[in-house]
Amino acid sequence: MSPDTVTLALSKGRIFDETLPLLRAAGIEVLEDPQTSRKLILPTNRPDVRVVLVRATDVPTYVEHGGADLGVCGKDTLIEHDAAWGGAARAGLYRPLDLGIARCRMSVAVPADFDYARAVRQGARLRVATKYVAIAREFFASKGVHVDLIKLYGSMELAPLTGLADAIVDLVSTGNTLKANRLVEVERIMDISSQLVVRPTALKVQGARIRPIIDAFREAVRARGA
Ligand SMILES: Nc1ncnc2c1ncn2[C@@H]1O[C@H](COP(=O)(O)OP(=O)(O)OP(=O)(O)O)[C@@H](O)[C@H]1O
Ligand SMILES: O=P(O)(O)OC[C@H]1O[C@H](OP(=O)(O)OP(=O)(O)O)[C@H](O)[C@@H]1O
Repeated sequence: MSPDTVTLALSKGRIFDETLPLLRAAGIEVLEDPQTSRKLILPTNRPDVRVVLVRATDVPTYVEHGGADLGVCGKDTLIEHDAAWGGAARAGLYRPLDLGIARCRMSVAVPADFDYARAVRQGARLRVATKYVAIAREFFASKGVHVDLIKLYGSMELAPLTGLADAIVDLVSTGNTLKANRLVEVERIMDISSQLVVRPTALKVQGARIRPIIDAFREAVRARGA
């Protein structure tokens, strides 16, 4: 990465869309639309700032290892990233700001006709399908519920409908996906929103470029909340 360019890692979709207003508040306009362009490096109106498009789960890795200087990713992704590397928050990722975007919650859901409370009361061993194994493991361990975790990479809602699992741990926002698949939310594990992540060494080397962006994001988040 050129020391003269700040690289921001975003994922396509809601994170890109919801970060755009914050970038605008920092005076940064992305000059290409990822919906129509196949480019993975997008220029901005600032010659010293560019955006790279990566998978949501890859944002922490890009920032930590220098493929990008800063990025935006969900708290869910960050917790799972930390867990994959031993548990504690990684020193390679500074997390200066909760952006309050891509808001949702991490929940346990089961088929409408599954008596979850009874299964838990009776000490049954639950089969739980999820992409978020660290969050699920920690949650059920804290409740003393025995689980067999089944790692999936998407379409978690399908697992209980096909007999693969008794329950899922997944993100819920409107609840429409659960409803469409006749699942009900039985536990709310945590609220989720997206965070700004920055590589500490990038902040050291490029502080004069990166700090004003963080400050503008902070001000935009504050103004939106006011
Ligand atoms: N329905 C939702 N409403 C609001 N925010 C959500 C919702 N689903 C996911 N999010 C948040 O947005 C982030 C990005 O979600 P997105 O669907 O773009 O990627 P993903 O499919 O989870 O990741 P990957 O492509 O790497 O598997 C999630 O990590 C989460 O924090
Ligand atoms: O409560 P709702 O508003 O219905 O949102 C919940 C859905 O959103 C997420 O999927 P997403 O839309 O990101 O699709 P994905 O499977 O491609 O990740 C999540 O995995 C749920 O399936």
